[in-house]
Amino acid sequence: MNQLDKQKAESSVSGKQLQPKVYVTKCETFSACHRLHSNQLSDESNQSIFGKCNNPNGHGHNYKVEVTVYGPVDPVTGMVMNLTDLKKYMQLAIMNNLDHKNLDKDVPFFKDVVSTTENLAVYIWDQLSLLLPSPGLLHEIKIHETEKNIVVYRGDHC
Ligand SMILES: Nc1nc2c(c(=O)[nH]1)N=C([C@H](O)[C@H](O)COP(=O)(O)OP(=O)(O)OP(=O)(O)O)CN2
Ligand SMILES: [Zn+2]
Repeated sequence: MNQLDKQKAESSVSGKQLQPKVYVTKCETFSACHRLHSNQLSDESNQSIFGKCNNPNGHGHNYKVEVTVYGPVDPVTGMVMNLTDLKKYMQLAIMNNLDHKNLDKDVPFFKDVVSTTENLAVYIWDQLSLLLPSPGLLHEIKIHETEKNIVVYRGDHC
């Protein structure tokens, strides 16, 4: 008996219906400018670590964000989550807060936090977690800072 048959046998005994779990992703793009600079470092160290990205004039990106939720497919709606609802949450958590913003000056989270793409992914995760209807739904934030620079956050801590 394979794993699926075993699960089916167990569920028929317990009377519980097996529900498939699926990953659902929605993408959005936003434009923002920033400067890589740490308040905890000297100007010399900032320059040495961040190089051209520490230029006081800053620089911009067209960020692409992929938000993935994961959960059981509701047998009635056929959805893990309505993508129209996810769009609304992404508008509130991402677009309203970040699009056409200076990350370092306009977003309080980055006052003392370096506006790397890693920290941006953490910020988006935290903001979306506050809005989503169920805490375990959010699976992954993937940000394409450029075509070559991509960051993934799944809510892990150490
Ligand atoms: N770990 C991280 N490193 C860097 C980040 C970051 O968010 N996390 N960000 C930057 C800069 O913001 C910059 O925008 C990207 O730098 P870089 O990759 O050097 O940019 P280029 O477009 O010039 O790179 P190419 O891949 O050579 O085109 C830096 N580091
Ligand atoms: Zn940058």
